[in-house]
Amino acid sequence: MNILILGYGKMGKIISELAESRGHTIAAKINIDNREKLLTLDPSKIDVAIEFSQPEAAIENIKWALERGIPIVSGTTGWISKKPEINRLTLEKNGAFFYASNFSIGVNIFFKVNELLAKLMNETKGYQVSLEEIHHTEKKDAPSGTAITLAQGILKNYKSLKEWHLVGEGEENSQSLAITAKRIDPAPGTHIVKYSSPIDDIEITHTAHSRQGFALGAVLVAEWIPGKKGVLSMDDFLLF
Ligand SMILES: NC(=O)C1=CN([C@@H]2O[C@H](COP(=O)(O)OP(=O)(O)OC[C@H]3O[C@@H](n4cnc5c(N)ncnc54)[C@H](O)[C@@H]3O)[C@@H](O)[C@H]2O)C=CC1
Ligand SMILES: O=C(O)C1=N[C@H](C(=O)O)C[C@H](O)C1
Repeated sequence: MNILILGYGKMGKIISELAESRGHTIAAKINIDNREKLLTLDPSKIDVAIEFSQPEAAIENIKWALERGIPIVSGTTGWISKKPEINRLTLEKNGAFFYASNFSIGVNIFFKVNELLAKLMNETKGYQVSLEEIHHTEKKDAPSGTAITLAQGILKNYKSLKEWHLVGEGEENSQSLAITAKRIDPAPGTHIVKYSSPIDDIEITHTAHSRQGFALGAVLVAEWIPGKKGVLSMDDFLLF
């Protein structure tokens, strides 16, 4: 496949190397300072675009691909309140748009375990639930996209909680799930869900040891997406 890389930073570099090692070609590696290169590309020769840029750049990149009929796989976090606009454009253009807050297969298993644990804990009294995420200091958004997905999984199943807040920013109350965001180098991404009581604690943790798992998930989705249409997610890809 011929793959366009939109955002050639820490993730874009690992994804490009991995894609080439799997026999793909890279049409171009686009960054904030060489966007004019996009004008030189023939969209009909690009099979898929993979987008890992920055919160303020994601929408522009995704629209660029959708308007040219190129399937787009995006992992950029921190822009998701604007996703309905992209969903609408995808349907209007009869395109393919895939978003995941985390492409690691391990994290997607962790998401399912988190939902199951929240269902079980919902039947039990006396526990206080909290969420913590730890990432490197270059990360722009907080809480992480993965922490937001975990929070949504908890809120769906743990009925005494109605919303989430970032510790230090949002208002604390007994119906709001507290998310703590820590920035410590070189952490590629750690997420901890904790149910605490005076008697005991139950804690589940996912620790990424590198960015390799995120990159592999994104390349596997890029290999899967040609021919697909609509607004797609890991639930369409993984089928578990
Ligand atoms: N969904 C997932 O599995 C994962 C998501 N991420 C997310 O991916 C994004 C990128 O992460 P990193 O690679 O670590 O960041 P990074 O800061 O190393 O790289 C971002 C790159 O985007 C480029 N960029 C900025 N504006 C652009 C524009 N208008 N057009 C094209 N490129 C532009 C920058 O020049 C930079 O090279 C972040 O939002 C991060 O949270 C990161 C890891 C995994
Ligand atoms: O910025 C990162 O590095 C990561 N971002 C994603 C997120 O916000 O959840 C995924 C992963 O945790 C790494």
